[in-house]
Amino acid sequence: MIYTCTLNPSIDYIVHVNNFQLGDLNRISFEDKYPGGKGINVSRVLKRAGVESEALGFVGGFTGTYVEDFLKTEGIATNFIRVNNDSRINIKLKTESETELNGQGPEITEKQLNELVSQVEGLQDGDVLVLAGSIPSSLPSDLYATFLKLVKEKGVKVVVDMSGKALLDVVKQEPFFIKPNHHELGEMFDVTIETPEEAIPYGQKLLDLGAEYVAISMAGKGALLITKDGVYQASVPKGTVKNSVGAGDSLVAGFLSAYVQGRDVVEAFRVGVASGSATAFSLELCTQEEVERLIPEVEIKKVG
Ligand SMILES: Nc1ncnc2c1ncn2[C@@H]1O[C@H](COP(=O)(O)OP(=O)(O)OP(=O)(O)O)[C@@H](O)[C@H]1O
Ligand SMILES: O=P(O)(O)OC[C@@]1(O)O[C@H](CO)[C@@H](O)[C@@H]1O
Repeated sequence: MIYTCTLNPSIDYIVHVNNFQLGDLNRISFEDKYPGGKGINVSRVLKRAGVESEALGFVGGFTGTYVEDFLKTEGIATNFIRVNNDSRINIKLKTESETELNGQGPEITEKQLNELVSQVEGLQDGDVLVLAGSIPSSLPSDLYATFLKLVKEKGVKVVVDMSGKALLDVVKQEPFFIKPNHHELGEMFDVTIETPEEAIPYGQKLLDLGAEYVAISMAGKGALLITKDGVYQASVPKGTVKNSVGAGDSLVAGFLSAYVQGRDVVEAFRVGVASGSATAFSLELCTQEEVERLIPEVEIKKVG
């Protein structure tokens, strides 16, 4: 079974504003809301690809109930731990550009954390654990590394999508797949990365530190897959970007869906990139139909 873990789920409140004026009253031209949080997005895209998963993490209050109910309506299994305060509402403001305002989220007690630790300890050989999204400030910043240590010897494959230097400690615990974007990769090593050529040596370092597969997404500039057998560069399909929120999560879900269905890693990477682009070209997360349409447009070449 695939388990996605979202420590800080949200309602993503998407608002489109024409001629946004800071400091003025602005009227919203279009609004929508969805359950959010990176692991939750992965579960939703997996479901669309016909792959079951169970969503884990912490939810609280009316916002948490919304998230849980929405996932159930989509037929996604959940096993969330309830916390005392409301799950956060993250604002995704679409003007001429995209601006995100992500909340802090509720505090999580030691008892609630221990419940999640027990769930993680219960994973077994053949399971996949997706750890995606930021770690709330009330939790230890090395929690993902701790989870990896807990399941490493059990044959559980762990996928990690997080930003910040803490990812450096995570890779030492030998995750199966990690997906920093090029900015996040640069932050980890205190460098600026603009091109695939600049990204490759740093992706290689993550592999040397312990990750089995490293995907580096570079938004419209393509993506890289670094493996011990070589480096693969993918082009991205051309299209009009409507919403890039969740594009990275869609790449992770697309890769995973194809991989668990038996495709080799390079083909799974192609599906991942197509899924990321399909989300970027949609108002919401990608549909499977759109992913299928874009798969042939992703060109992959071996560059190292
Ligand atoms: N402008 C674009 N054109 C085509 N595809 C895109 C574009 N932006 C994003 N994508 C697709 O989405 C994937 C992930 O994008 P990106 O590198 O922005 O990830 P991310 O920063 O983790 O995303 P997010 O945090 O917004 O979910 C890319 O590899 C690509 O397939
Ligand atoms: O604050 P975090 O955990 O880093 O990111 C949360 C978030 O921005 O990530 C998802 C898109 O990737 C959204 O659904 C959600 O609002």
